[in-house]
Amino acid sequence: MKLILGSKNPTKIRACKAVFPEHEVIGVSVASNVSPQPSTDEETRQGSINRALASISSKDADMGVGLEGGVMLLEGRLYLCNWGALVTSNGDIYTASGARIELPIDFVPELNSGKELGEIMEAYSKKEDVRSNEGAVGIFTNDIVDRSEMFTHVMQLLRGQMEYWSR
Ligand SMILES: O=P(O)(O)OP(=O)(O)OP(=O)(O)OC[C@H]1O[C@@H](n2cnc3c(O)ncnc32)[C@H](O)[C@@H]1O
Ligand SMILES: [Mg+2]
Repeated sequence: MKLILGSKNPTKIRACKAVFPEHEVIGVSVASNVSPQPSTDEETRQGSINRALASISSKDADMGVGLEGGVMLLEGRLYLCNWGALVTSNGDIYTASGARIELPIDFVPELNSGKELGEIMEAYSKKEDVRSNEGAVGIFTNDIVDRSEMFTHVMQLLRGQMEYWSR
């Protein structure tokens, strides 16, 4: 079985391979058709669905997966949010959200000025390419949960739902 993931980000590819070890996993660049930095739960979820649909139609595949990171405000606090979507070749769509953790509120003006979280995280942590490594979740959990592990959980939720509903 062939699974196309709508990203070349290594944290997302690793998560897909960990949860579908028996399948061929191929990462391709697709458009999310939402902003580069989604800023609500709704937009982040939609980005994951758009990526999953674009992935499955980009190649002859059995499954398409989209994983999307975003930010959102809740009660005056800023959170990192994460969503995933899996589509099957018969058109079924499964969705799941991942962990949300709090980000520094000082990030809001920078995000509002159009910066992406990936760029803000590099300046904040003085590390390069945080988005392809531990991620914001890794930095702000003291490396207890990294971005790949967080997306692995989302992938488990997606696979589990697909298996349950196609029994
Ligand atoms: O190549 P893609 O798949 O697009 O991977 P990405 O790292 O850009 O990830 P997303 O598009 O899903 O995330 C949207 C934006 O939020 C940033 N982002 C999301 N989660 C992050 C995290 O845990 N650490 C650092 N940046 C993060 C990311 O770099 C983007 O600027
Ligand atoms: Mg991106």
